[in-house]
This record gives sequence, C-alpha cells and structure tokens, in this order.
Amino acid sequence: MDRIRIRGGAPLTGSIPISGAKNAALPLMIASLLTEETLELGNVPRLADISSLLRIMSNFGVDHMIAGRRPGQTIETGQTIRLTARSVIDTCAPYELVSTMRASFWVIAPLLARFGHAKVSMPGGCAIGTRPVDLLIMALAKLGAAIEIDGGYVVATAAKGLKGAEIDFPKVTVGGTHVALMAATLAEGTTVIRNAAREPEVVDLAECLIKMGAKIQGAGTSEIVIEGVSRLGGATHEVLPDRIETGTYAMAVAMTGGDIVLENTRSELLQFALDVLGQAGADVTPTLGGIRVRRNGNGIQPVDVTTDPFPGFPTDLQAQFMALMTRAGGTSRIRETIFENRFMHVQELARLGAKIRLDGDSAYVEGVPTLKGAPVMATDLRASVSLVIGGLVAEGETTINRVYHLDRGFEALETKLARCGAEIERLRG
Ligand SMILES: CC(=O)N[C@H]1[C@@H](OP(=O)(O)OP(=O)(O)OC[C@H]2O[C@@H](n3ccc(=O)[nH]c3=O)[C@H](O)[C@@H]2O)O[C@H](CO)[C@@H](O)[C@@H]1O
Ligand SMILES: C=C(OP(=O)(O)O)C(=O)O
Repeated sequence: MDRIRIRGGAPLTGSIPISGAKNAALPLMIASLLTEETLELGNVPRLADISSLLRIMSNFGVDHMIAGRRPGQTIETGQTIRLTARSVIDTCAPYELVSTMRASFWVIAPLLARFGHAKVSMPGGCAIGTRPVDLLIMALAKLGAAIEIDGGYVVATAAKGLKGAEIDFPKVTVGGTHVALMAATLAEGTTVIRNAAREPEVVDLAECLIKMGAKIQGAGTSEIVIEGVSRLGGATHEVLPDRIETGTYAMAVAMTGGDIVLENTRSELLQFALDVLGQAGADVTPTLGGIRVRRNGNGIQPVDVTTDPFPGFPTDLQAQFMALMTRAGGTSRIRETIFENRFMHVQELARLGAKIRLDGDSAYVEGVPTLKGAPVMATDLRASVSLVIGGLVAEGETTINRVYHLDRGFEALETKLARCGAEIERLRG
C-alpha cells in the first residue's frame, strides 16, 4: 500500500491549481443516466472515486470517453468525460461496486425516474457516522416509488412513472437533495423540495440539469421547485471548483507560512471558512480567477468553530481546521454537528504531539508550540489530509499510511504541494 512521507518545516510558496469538485462531479456523472443523449463534463478531477463511479456506470451499459490533458496545463489535472447512457442494460448497482462510495447510491434516482425500477446496494463511503439513507428513500417514496429493502439492497419501482410531490426534509441532506432533484426532473407535475441543501454542488447539478432541459427554480435556496418534463437531452458542463480542496490548501499555508495563490477557484464557495481563517491569522485576498493566502504576521490565533450546512463552516474542512488549531496560541473549541463520529483524526494528530480533548460533539484543541513527525494512519478522506497539514510543520519525518483515502478526493496532492516547496513524496508499494 502506498504511503506519503513528509519532512516538515518548509513554507508553501507559489501557486496551486484547484481541481474540479469531487462532490459535484459525482452527481453530475450520475445525471447522465437521465438521458439517452451525451453529457460532456469538463474539469472532472482524476480521483479514485471518479474511476469507481465510471466502473458502476459501465456496468449499467453507459459508454464513456475520456479526453486527456488540456493545452497549457503544467501538471496533469482535470479531464473531460463524455457519458452516453443510450442503451442501459442493467438497473442494478451491486454491493461490490457501491460499498466503497456513498455517492454511488444516488444512481437510484435517475434509474428509477427514467426506467421505472432500480436495485441499488446500501452505500459505503467515509466511516464518519451511521449515514442512513432513510431521507433519500422518503423522498423517492413521496414521488410515488414503491420501496423494499431486500438483502442489503434498496429496490425501488414506479411502473407508471414518478409523480411530482412536496418533499419536506426534516434535516438538511446533500444526498437527499441531489436524489430528489434528479428524480423530480422526469416526474409528472410539480415537485417542491423544502429545507433543501444549499451547497454549491447542488446548484452545479441544477445548472447542468437545466442545460439538459429540466425546469428548476430556487437551487441554492432552501426551497427548490421542479416542473417535471417528459425527457432530457445532452449538454456540456464544467464542474465547479472544489471548495474543500481550496480550503484545505488555504489552511495548509496558514499552517506553514509562505504565500500561495490558489488558482481556478472562487472565494464565495467557502466564504465562511475563509473568514474563520482570517480570524485565525491568515490574510486572504481574492485575485483574478483565484485566492491569495498568506499569514498576517500575528501567528496562529485560536478560533471556535461549529460545522453547519452551507453557507456555514463545512464539516469536510473540520479535520483540516483542527490540524491548524493544534499550533494556535491558545485553546479552540471545534463542534461537529453534521456527523456523529467525525473525530477519528484526533488520535492520529495526537501522535504528532497535538493536545486535543474530546467531549461529546466538541473537540477542545490546546495549541502547542511544536509538532513532531511520526508514523500516522489515515482513517478517512478529510482526516487523512489533516495529517498532511500536521506533517507539513512537524519536526522531522511524518509517514502517512493508507493513502488510498487521500486518493479518493485529492488530485495530485503531493505534486501540487511539492511544487510549492513542501518536502513530500509518495512511497509506492
Ligand atoms: C459525495 C458527497 O457529496 N458527500 C458529501 C455529502 O454527504 P451526504 O450527502 O452523505 O451527507 P448528508 O448531507 O446527506 O448528511 C447530513 C446529515 O444527514 C444525515 N442523513 C442523511 C441522509 C439520510 O437519509 N438520513 C440522514 O439522517 C446524515 O447522517 C448526516 O448526519 O454531504 C456531506 C455534508 O456536507 C459531506 O460531508 C460529504 O462530503
Ligand atoms: C465524506 C466525504 O465523502 P463521501 O460522502 O463520499 O464519504 C467527503 O468528501 O469528505
């Protein structure tokens, strides 16, 4: 299994190209199942999760073509994928393929909406809590699907097609909103989704669906109204920049010092997190097509944060922010309100010398003057990258094991960081 070795201490200087968002690319690829025409997606990141989803789509009979590096690119990031779901030969997504990745469950929505049936294994994904799919099932049931759970599979049928409905989510769910949105585009009549997720990835999906001919209003607000249409067509769409990758590198430079321009990204995608970073001692300024981040000269300040659905502080940046706070000049409280078990990085950060106390949904992080390199183990995607951030300033050598978690969500991580001066390399095998 590959490992990442980091020798800490080097500031980050230069520029980092931000990739397309994994969490937008996945539902966009899934949306191709809604039409027999071709959906062309640009700026798709090269990630293990994308390859896993392509395997699932191929299993359904979806054709895909991948175009390579774009002119002018200095490192291999981004790709264009053309997906054509003309002849879908199977509407079952098996356990072996779905169990590694949460988002793959969402195929249930377009399969059901277009073909009237779908059988999809209960999902996997990062081990950060129980992560039920009850609300996704509730949404499909509201749209008229009959749902059965059979041998670990969700079997959904709607022989006469889906019917528009009012869907009130009792809590904000990104996956639930994606599923309801995709299913409702081909349902007969009007669907209203209330307490919808407002994440930029939901807006990106809605914008692509609109290009495909869907009638959607209100994406990005907590009420989305969809007027069903009888068919959708092909479209061309660019995946939006990855706000979590953006925030991760912003936190890395706040940790190491230096001066970085994050290219091809937008501050409004993560304004809350950037404001918090400003309070923590980073100078964050929008540039033409990107964001410049450097330390403001006052060291790292402790800041309390609570994770919340968009536009709040993202749970997917919680671990990275905790890594930063381990070096703050005081104690911070970090509250996790989205997932009940998303503190797996705490014990690994402790191996580097971090002082963190857990109490219910909160972590109290007492900043220490130095971290020391150690072998650590990645436990999930964002936890893994928090260890990279710790390793970048830890004295001596940090080796991160189980790098396959990182490969799920960070494109060319070690290349991007090494180009900015970090001493980081992948050890293969
Ligand atoms: C591929 C992708 O985009 N993953 C993101 C997505 O995950 P995902 O879509 O799985 O997360 P949700 O927004 O659905 O989950 C939010 C909360 O709702 C709960 N819930 C969800 C569905 C359900 O049927 N029942 C239920 O109780 C979850 O357990 C969690 O406590 O949004 C999360 C929250 O921003 C991010 O951390 C993940 O990176
Ligand atoms: C939790 C994440 O992914 P998934 O929902 O696929 O587990 C994530 O992207 O941080």
